[in-house]
Order: sequence, then structure tokens, then C-alpha cells
Amino acid sequence: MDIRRIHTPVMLERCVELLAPALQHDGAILVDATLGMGGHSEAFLERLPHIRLIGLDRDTDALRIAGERLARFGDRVTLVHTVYDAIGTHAEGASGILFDLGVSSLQLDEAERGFAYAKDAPLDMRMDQSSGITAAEVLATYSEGQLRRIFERYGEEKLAGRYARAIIAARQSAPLERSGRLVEVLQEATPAAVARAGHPAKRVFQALRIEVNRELNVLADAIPAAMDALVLGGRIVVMSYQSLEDRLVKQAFSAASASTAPAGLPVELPEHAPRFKTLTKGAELADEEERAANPRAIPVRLRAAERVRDDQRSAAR
Ligand SMILES: C[S@@+](CC[C@H](N)C(=O)[O-])C[C@H]1O[C@@H](n2cnc3c(N)ncnc32)[C@H](O)[C@@H]1O
Repeated sequence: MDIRRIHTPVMLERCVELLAPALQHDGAILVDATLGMGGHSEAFLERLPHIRLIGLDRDTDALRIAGERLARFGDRVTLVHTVYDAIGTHAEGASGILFDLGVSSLQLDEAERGFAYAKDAPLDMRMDQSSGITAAEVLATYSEGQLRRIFERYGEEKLAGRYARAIIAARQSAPLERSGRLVEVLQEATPAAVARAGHPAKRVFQALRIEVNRELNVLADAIPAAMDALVLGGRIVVMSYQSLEDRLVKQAFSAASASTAPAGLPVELPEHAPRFKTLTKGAELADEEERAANPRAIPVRLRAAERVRDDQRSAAR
């Protein structure tokens, strides 16, 4: 398997440009919180031969593949099987932290893991297959109201109520255990007159994946913990692939760069939270050339911030 052909790291040049200034000293630590197949990590290790890398992932398959890919860097690399909300334990004293959120091409390509609506497979969707409940279990046990809420909230699905009803009706005759069957149920429940952007199952699959992996709750804990772990002058780069994640990152960065934290944040900053200045004006997108060459880069939103002294904070943008 040629992993370099399966997965091209998204906005790699921009990530290097933003993080490298914080990684200039000997032994500087970069934490790749979403190691995946190690595409970003490999590039950093090659280009900055003096740094050390700590790579985290909750997916053991990803860790195995990245481990083989990065083996040539020897003891400069430490890999950890963990959910990234535990980042505080692993990133203390780091000078750079990278989050490339969401699923990897490996997870999408492995049909049997059930992430892709285009491939019939058991509905698992757990990034860490050693723990947690599967998408099939969510579909079998959640009430109509619970299903509607996750489709609305995590999928921003306009037909959430209709789809939740259809799932409850379908599971009376047989459990929904395969992605192919779920797609059929959703297709049957979609009125012919409703024009859908993309596949009818796209948003429901996204919502189930977020629910199964508790992606937003985990991210809401992880971003402040990561910011807290960075040294002064340390930098954090986060790439999000859907608006809920990006909103959460934007609010965390804004709160840490404003003189007082805005009320009602979904992320909780520690009482003596460190101060940051944002390095990106709004969310940055991949350029047209990259978007044309790599469809995964189309939805990306990149934000970056640098830890500063308390008296250097910038106004939130
Ligand atoms: C988009 S991929 C990263 C790709 C990587 N940057 C590369 O270039 O190869 C995201 C990775 O993050 C991992 N991941 C997602 N949520 C996680 C979490 N809460 N904790 C730890 N790893 C997570 C996934 O298992 C996946 O391997």
C-alpha cells in the first residue's frame, strides 16, 4: 500500500509556515494531535531535523501505519494511542501543536468500518474500535427525539425529524446494521421534490460519526488543554472540516485573545488561561490548485494562534 498516494496532507505548506517559527530551537517539541497516516508529521520531521515529535491518535490502525512510516526518524518520534482530550498529559512544554480534525482517508477507504455511505458495510464508525458504542447501536437504542437532535445538531440536517421517524419505523422490522440498509431507508424517506445538495445520507452519516466518537465534546476539552500546554511563543494550528468544529475553534481562540472571555462559550477556558494572538485573519481556505487536486481540501478551515505574554494579547478577530 502506498500511503503517500492514499492521503495527501492538507494545507501542508501553510502548516509548516505557521508552525516552523515556533520550532526553531534544538529539541523543540511538535505535537501532532491527529497523527493519521503521519503525512504532516513526516514533512515536519524531514524539514526540521532538530525537532522531536509526539503523535497522538485514537485509531490503532493509523498508529501502526504512521509508526512504520516514521520509523526512520528513530527516537525523535513518540507515538501514543489516546483520545486527544488527554493532550495536556502529553503536550506539556510543546512549542507547536497541530490538529487535522475528522476522519482520515484510511478510515474512509476501509469499507468495513462503516464511515462511507457509498460502501455497504457494518455500521461501526468508531475511530477507536476497542471502545465505545457503534453507529448500529445508536440507531437501535436512541429514541426518535434523540436521533432527531443529533441529526439536527451534528448534521445540520433539515429533514432530521423525517429521517428519525423513518429509522424508528424501519427498526421495528429489522435492526439497521449495515450502511447500505440505512442509505435505503433515508432515500425512501426523502421526498422527490426536495432538492438535496449532495447525497441524501451525507449529513446523517456525519452526525452519526460525530455522536459515536463524541467528536465535539472531546474537541471542546482538547483545544483549551492544548493551548494551556504550549510554551510562551508556542503556536497551535487547527484544521476543521465542518462548521461546528470551526466555530468551536474560533471561539476558543477569540476568548484567549480578548481581554475578557465572551459569555456563553461552548469551550471552558481555565481560570488563569494563557493569552494568545491569532495568526490567521478569519479562517483560511486551501488555494484553488490544492482544492482541484485534493477533494479532501475543499471543506478545510484553518486557524492558528500564538501564545503571548499576558500584556500582548490582540483583539479577537
Ligand atoms: C484527517 S486525519 C489526520 C491525517 C494526518 N494529518 C496525515 O496527514 O496523515 C485525522 C486523524 O485524527 C484521528 N482522530 C480523530 N479524532 C480523534 C480524537 N478525538 N483523538 C485522537 N485522534 C483522533 C483519526 O483517527 C484520524 O486518524
